[in-house]
Amino acid sequence: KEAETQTKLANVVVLATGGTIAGAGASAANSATYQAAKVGVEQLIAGIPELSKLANVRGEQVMQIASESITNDNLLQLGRRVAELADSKDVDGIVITHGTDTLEETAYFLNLVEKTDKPIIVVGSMRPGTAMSADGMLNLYNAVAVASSKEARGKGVLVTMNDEIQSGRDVSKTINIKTEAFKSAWGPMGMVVEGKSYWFRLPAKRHTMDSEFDIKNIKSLPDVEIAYSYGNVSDTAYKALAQSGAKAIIHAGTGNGSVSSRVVPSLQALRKDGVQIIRSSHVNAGGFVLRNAEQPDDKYDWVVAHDLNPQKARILAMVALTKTNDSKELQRMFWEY
Ligand SMILES: NC(=O)C[C@H](N)C(=O)O
Repeated sequence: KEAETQTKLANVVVLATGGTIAGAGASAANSATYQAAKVGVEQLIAGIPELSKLANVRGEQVMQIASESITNDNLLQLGRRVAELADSKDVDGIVITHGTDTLEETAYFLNLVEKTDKPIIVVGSMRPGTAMSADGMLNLYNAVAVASSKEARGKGVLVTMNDEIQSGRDVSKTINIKTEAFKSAWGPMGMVVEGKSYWFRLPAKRHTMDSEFDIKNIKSLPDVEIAYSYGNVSDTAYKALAQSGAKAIIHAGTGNGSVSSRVVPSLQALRKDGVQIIRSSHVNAGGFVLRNAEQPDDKYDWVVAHDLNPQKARILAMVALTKTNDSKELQRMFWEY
């Protein structure tokens, strides 16, 4: 009988990359002072015996780092392993434990390049497992629950934090000291409560199976950098980034991606030199940058990131540039993904 239920359960692989969900502090009172990426995947899984009722779970330690230190090579390594597992007949779902600082970037990257409809869930925690009211256990339990459910198929890469199911495309870390940290300007896709998923909406943007990008065809990612805008900003950072070899610069603009009159001439010149200029916004609750609003993008041959925040715009720009350096094509991709 037990063997029967074992075979009926979904097979879920937990790929561990580090982060606070694998963090440890000196005392239970340390919710903010601790070291990330200390606890191994086997210990994380063993800490939640209830997982065995949800799925046949096995773990793999892909890396052990705090997510602020993730590199493009790390992204490619993780993306390739996810693709291998997704191709495997005996894998039904994949969970990635990840630091929260760049979790939204990795989730969006995988959403663009993984050609599978199997659930891929990226999850982290805001407090280390050693802290009082640690959130990692429940977040991971929820991730495995969603990864093992048939309803999660074909919905793109998902993020389970604070009982919510968020689209990996839309979600962003909005505060660094609360467990209610991950938000999307367009709302969560669903809730996961006591191991059961409740769905409310579907993503409208292209992803995974419907994406034109495939991790199997991406050998390396080009250099795309971000320059932050503010009052009294100069063009120093933009010029330095271009000089160091950036193929595209994400303008992390004020308001609707507005550009200071002190910076406009340099960005025009950089575009003439072949650097792609992509206007995004760093407003907190989610930007909404439209073409030719505030700046004549058609005239300058610039691209707008629309609702993608600067760090997500960097991910799409890198992936897009592996296919094209045509600004019109880039703009199409920024509307479609
Ligand atoms: N809460 C966290 O996971 C933060 C940590 N610095 C990380 O991103 O790895």
